[in-house]
Amino acid sequence: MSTLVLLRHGESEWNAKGLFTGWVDAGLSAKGEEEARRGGRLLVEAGVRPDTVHTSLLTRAIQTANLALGVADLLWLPVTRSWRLNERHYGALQGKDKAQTRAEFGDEQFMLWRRSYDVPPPPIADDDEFSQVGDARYGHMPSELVPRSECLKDVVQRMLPYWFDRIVPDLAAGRTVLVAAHGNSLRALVKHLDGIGDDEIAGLNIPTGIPLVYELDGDFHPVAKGGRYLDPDAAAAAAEAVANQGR
Ligand SMILES: O=C(O)[C@@H](CO)OP(=O)(O)O
Repeated sequence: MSTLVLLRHGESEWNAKGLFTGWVDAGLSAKGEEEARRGGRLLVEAGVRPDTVHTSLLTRAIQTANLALGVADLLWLPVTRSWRLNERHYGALQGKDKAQTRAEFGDEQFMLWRRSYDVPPPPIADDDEFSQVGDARYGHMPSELVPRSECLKDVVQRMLPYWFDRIVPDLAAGRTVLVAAHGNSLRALVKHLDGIGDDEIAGLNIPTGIPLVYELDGDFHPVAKGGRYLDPDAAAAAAEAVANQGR
């Protein structure tokens, strides 16, 4: 048995403004910072103590991990970061207002871009102000590996190697692992863990700042499907709010 804790970053400045964010490096809002601290308190209260941490390369996930770990007096834990845990790249939608996009393109197209498994938004131009081409944090990657747009299927494909090669070995060594990441990279991981179908995953939304704890068996499969949120009522309400963004 091993324990995995998934933590979506707290509310970002761009979540608060209702903008498609993806790989744009929006920081946490004041509310998001408080959500992250509360996430840390929930871990302490539940007696869940991570031994090691994995985050994306995006500031909002890193800030969230640091704030939660600070509350738990665990800022000293080893941390590994990877672009493979980044949010889904939202292509040409990055920087666009969700409600305006829905009004302009209609509900069906909006939901296809937002929640379909295999339809990516149009690609972002390399010279777009919200493109990540040339961003120093991806300087170690060949430019062609930096996405210009991703659907959830693309995220599953680029996230799973990190799961198997970097996270599973920590779990196999008996460590409790905290993964601080994003709505869609965590949806990709939960899809894998819970064996959720390509259509069914559209209905799964992950709330900001509430730890989701999975106990895993010897094959790194969940003992209980869906894991357990440390504040289930708040998680259900917040997931509903995520589902309704842009409305
Ligand atoms: O904008 C984004 O990058 C994501 C997460 O905030 O949004 P959505 O929930 O619409 O996929």
